[in-house]
Amino acid sequence: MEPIVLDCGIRAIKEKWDAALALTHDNKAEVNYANHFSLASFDIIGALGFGQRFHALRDNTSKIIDWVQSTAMLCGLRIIFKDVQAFPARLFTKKLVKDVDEFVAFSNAATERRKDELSRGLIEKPKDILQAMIDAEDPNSKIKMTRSQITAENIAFLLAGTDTTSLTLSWTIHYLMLHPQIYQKAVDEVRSRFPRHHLITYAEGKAQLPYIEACIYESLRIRGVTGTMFARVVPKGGATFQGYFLPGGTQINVNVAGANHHQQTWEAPRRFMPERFIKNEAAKHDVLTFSSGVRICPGRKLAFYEMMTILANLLKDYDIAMSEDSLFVPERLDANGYPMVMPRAQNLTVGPKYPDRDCRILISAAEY
Ligand code: HEM
Repeated sequence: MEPIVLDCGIRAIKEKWDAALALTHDNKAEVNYANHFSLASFDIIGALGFGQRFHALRDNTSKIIDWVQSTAMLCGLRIIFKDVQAFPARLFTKKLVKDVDEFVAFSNAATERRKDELSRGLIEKPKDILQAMIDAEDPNSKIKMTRSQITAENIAFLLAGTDTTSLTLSWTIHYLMLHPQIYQKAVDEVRSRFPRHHLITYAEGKAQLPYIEACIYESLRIRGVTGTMFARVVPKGGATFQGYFLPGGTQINVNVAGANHHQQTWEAPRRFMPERFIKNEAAKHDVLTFSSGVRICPGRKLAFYEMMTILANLLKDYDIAMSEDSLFVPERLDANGYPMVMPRAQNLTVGPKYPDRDCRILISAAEY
């Protein structure tokens, strides 16, 4: 799957940034990284799940983004209204329902087309999520996934795997800009290990860039993008948890941000300090942002493929600085004495509240 991740991710972002630089005379251009990471994440998951390119980053928009947004809104409205197609709910949901119907039809058609092309020998078997689901088989019953199940999973991947990954990358860039020494250390690491025109793959990054990986872990910890509590139900018979007995059926909620900032686990939890993850595998397991146990995020490895290849290559190939009018700079400190962080919007995921204002950076092609 990595070729698709590289093509729709780092290669496409570099194309966009190089095009922005080509329009300037002083090797300096302003870009909005949050916007670009978001569009690229839709292109990646869309390509892996449907076997087609959506070019959201190239075109600054795509039908697939509207579909995903409508689906998320409709899911939310279903909590309020029992029947979203009955009056009065349908006044709000008509367009959303239409979008979701289109989305489902599109996904069903993508599965049918893939099966047809394979059966007629028109294509080699692709290595992507769509193919993995078509081939998947229950080991006991040998039952395969139905077309509707594949569509449902594909929609779940787009809902769960786009914002989460792109927002983590955005927070990482923001924290690096607020901590120039950490930014410089990450840049020095990648530039000392890879030449200018080399495209770093995930395996190369994982093996040779421990500091950049640590920056991603620290970003996942300090500003975990999973905004909700993880809801769980205590099994029948109850359970004793840290000395407290909880009866079966009790709903409990795991506070992710609380765990990621717990003072007994983390030294100076409010401080952005990637060093805490260097030569410390145990600390990586203490970050709860991907959850834990049987419901742990199944897309976490894919997310790291995206985040590592995008971050490592961008830090290698571009010098990055905050926009000159940025409100959040290393010298502006919060009450704890740490650089003040841009405000966040707390929805299903946690992202910048004002990305158009706060996620602009100046880039220039690196020379080294
Ligand atoms: C930085 C990126 C990501 C973060 C922080 C993240 C976080 C999470 C978390 C916390 C959960 C579990 C929620 C719970 O325990 O109730 C979850 C579930 C899930 N994630 Fe991710 N995720 C990320 C990327 C991805 C990607 C790239 C994909 C796939 C394309 C993906 C697909 C899923 C799916 C399908 C589930 C539901 C699994 C289930 O029903 O048990 N995620 N994710």
